[in-house]
Amino acid sequence: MTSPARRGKPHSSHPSRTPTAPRGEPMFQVSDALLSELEDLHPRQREAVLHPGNVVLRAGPGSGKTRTLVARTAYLLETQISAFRGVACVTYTNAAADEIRRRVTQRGVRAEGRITCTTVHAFCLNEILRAFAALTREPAPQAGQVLGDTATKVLLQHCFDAVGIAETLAQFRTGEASRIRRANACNEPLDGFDPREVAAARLYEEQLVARGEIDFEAMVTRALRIVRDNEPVRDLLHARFPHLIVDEYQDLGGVLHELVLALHDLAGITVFAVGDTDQSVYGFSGADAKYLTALASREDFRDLPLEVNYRSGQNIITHAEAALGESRGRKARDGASPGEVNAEVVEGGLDDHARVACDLAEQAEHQQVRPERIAILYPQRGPVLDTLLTELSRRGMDFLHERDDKLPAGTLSRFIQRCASSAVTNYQIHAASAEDRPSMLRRAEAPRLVALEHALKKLRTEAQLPPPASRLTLLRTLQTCLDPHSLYPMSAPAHDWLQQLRDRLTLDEIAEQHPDKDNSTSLDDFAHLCQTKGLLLQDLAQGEQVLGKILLTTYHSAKGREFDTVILPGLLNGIIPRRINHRGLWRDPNPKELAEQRRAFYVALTRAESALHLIYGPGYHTKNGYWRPDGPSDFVMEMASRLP
Ligand SMILES: Nc1ncnc2c1ncn2[C@@H]1O[C@H](COP(=O)(O)OP(=O)(O)OP(=O)(O)O)[C@@H](O)[C@H]1O
Repeated sequence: MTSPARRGKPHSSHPSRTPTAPRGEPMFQVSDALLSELEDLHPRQREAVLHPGNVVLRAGPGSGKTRTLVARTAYLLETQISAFRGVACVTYTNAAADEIRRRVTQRGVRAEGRITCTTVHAFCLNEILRAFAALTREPAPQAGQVLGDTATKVLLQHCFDAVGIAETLAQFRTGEASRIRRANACNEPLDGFDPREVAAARLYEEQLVARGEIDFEAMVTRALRIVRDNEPVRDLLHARFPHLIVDEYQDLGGVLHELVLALHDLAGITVFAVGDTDQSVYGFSGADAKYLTALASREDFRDLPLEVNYRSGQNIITHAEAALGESRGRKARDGASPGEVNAEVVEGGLDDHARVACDLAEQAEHQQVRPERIAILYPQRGPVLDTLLTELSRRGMDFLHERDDKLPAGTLSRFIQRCASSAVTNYQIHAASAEDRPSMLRRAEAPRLVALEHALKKLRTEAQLPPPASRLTLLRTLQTCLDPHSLYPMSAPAHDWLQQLRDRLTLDEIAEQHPDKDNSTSLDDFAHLCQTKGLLLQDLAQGEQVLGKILLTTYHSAKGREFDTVILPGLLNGIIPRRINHRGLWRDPNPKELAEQRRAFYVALTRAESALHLIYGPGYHTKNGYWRPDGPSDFVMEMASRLP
């Protein structure tokens, strides 16, 4: 372990916290950018960044976990590990992985090829299975063997049919099948599951092996087996990634937790885990915050809580904790304005909710809040979203609706979305007035050209395509496609733009040869979707910030993000908490599901910096026109009753 030496401006705030370099070891230099970032951090955050061993950073919303994680990654790359080794940083979503990679490179760190910032599944597939399966007894995934969503459901249905429960529909049971397979991989008891579904899940695993295929669950279980059973693989992993960073640890399921433990306990990799048990909202897919607590309670991990909320005003924090039903006693930063929380009671149905939500968004814009800093959040698709879409369009408001999972999955699809974001932003900056341009350039968060070039190179390598003629070929072609002078403003039809991208970057070649099935079908799926749904270029820029647009998205997708103003319409019983569809029948949520929905509501509340608007009333009309007079959400009423 080496210590940072100072370059540039003098620095006095934390030398005593800096580990001293053992005699004879080289001293790495800390850049000015990193030094000033370290100075800006709270002492507890700095301690987490500089701690030489394992760290668990458990902290509430807005407490600077992501900022600390980014600083830690930059610090490790700059000062602690040689240029030939790297840091693996795993997150739960592609958007989060992109965001961390972007922020690390923004710090001026030369991270190219040294930071592997991906989702947990991509890490298992690319860094463990593809890299090492050939050295072990596990089958190495080949081209076209990674099952997409549809293929997974078809195979599961086949297994249901084979074990005699043909009436069970796979499309409603993939979550349960995953839970069974995870419990099985962790040697947990299976008594709580339907034995016929357990048999089907076992058959499913056998079928995957027999067909030489792999799906998302199997990526993790097979990666875990490889790490546990193969010492040379562990040595190689440690040589490449002496440090592993895991974001949103509360969203990990048991198998992933076991994998982290194996990488630490058996391979000797140092772990930095970040999370918040109160923001655990993926229990339905097997995630459990208990794994974060378990990691924090280990003696070889430093458990560092962060107390200050840098995002929200105190008023918003107090309301959010009242909604959660747990007093965490978190405090806003000194000098932060308290923030406003407004209850908007409407008498009519969801049309009125949508009207009020749009009025509030327009008011915020009049008060000089930038549109991209305003979010209208809804719990899930359904009547709330439908009425919002109608009202926003009727008024001709500029908004970006993140269409959840409608765009195809896979890394190629993700790459296209990032290119779309870059094209949209470039166009906006180009089209802005000379006065607005500098501020837009500062605010723009779209991926940079070189990051896109890196992603494209990676896709080509994975597809085993020859390298381009010259180093600059890809860059130049990308530049032409995303040129700010192009005729493709964000309201242009996505289909034409996609066709241009496909041709110029020869994406079809990648799609054909790429080992992931999702990638091999994503281009055609994409083109089909663009045409049938009449998507615009801006619709492809999902998960990315689009300047000048109010964001319309779900509570789940808003996780990890922050906005000046957050508007929550549809806070009505039946919508939030919502009833659950179980095997085609509707029922009330059980206590566990209710708690998870409450946490999702808490996540939504905690996205706001300055203003939070809660819209509720006596009831709403269902799709069939039936009036449900179920009253305001119990979550809102409970919150109100707990407030002083
Ligand atoms: N030491 C600090 N001083 C001032 N601002 C900070 C500090 N640390 C973080 N922030 C700011 O606080 C905001 C929230 O930080 P960040 O996104 O890292 O929090 P988080 O803990 O990851 O939040 P969440 O769990 O809600 O996603 C950001 O705008 C960040 O820049």
